[in-house]
Amino acid sequence: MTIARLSQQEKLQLLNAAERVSTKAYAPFSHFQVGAALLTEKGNLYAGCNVENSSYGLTICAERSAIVAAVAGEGGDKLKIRAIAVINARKQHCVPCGACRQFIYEFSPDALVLFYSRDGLQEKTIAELLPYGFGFL
Ligand SMILES: O=c1ccn([C@H]2C[C@H](O)[C@@H](CO)O2)c(=O)[nH]1
Ligand SMILES: [Zn+2]
Repeated sequence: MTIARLSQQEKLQLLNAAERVSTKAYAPFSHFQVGAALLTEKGNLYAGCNVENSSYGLTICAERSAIVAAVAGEGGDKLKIRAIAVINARKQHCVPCGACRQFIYEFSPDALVLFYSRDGLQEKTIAELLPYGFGFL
């Protein structure tokens, strides 16, 4: 199913929520604080930030934090992500990593992803960011 386009107001709401939550990130190692906020088909907003660890590889990105919160809120089987915004606290270039792209793809192959690249605000579908994403479903 094709997901309806987001209104300008919904985009701003997501970007603002992502920016707010980025200030809560636990990033003492990289000092790169990231926030993500997503909107579900049910109309709920969930947010998450990156959480680093002394054992560096355990770090979880903001995008996956937000998705984990959404699964806890709505149940994984029913979760559909309309859009997810990702932002660094200083609005620096910040593009979802491969792991997060696959994580988003799991819950909505046509989700819209908003993020700031070096060229400014970008809007791409997850299918554009992750062609041939893996899935059983
Ligand atoms: O899209 C991104 C890119 C990076 N990070 C985090 C992971 C790590 O804590 C820090 C530096 O890579 O930023 C995210 O949360 N999301
Ligand atoms: Zn990531």
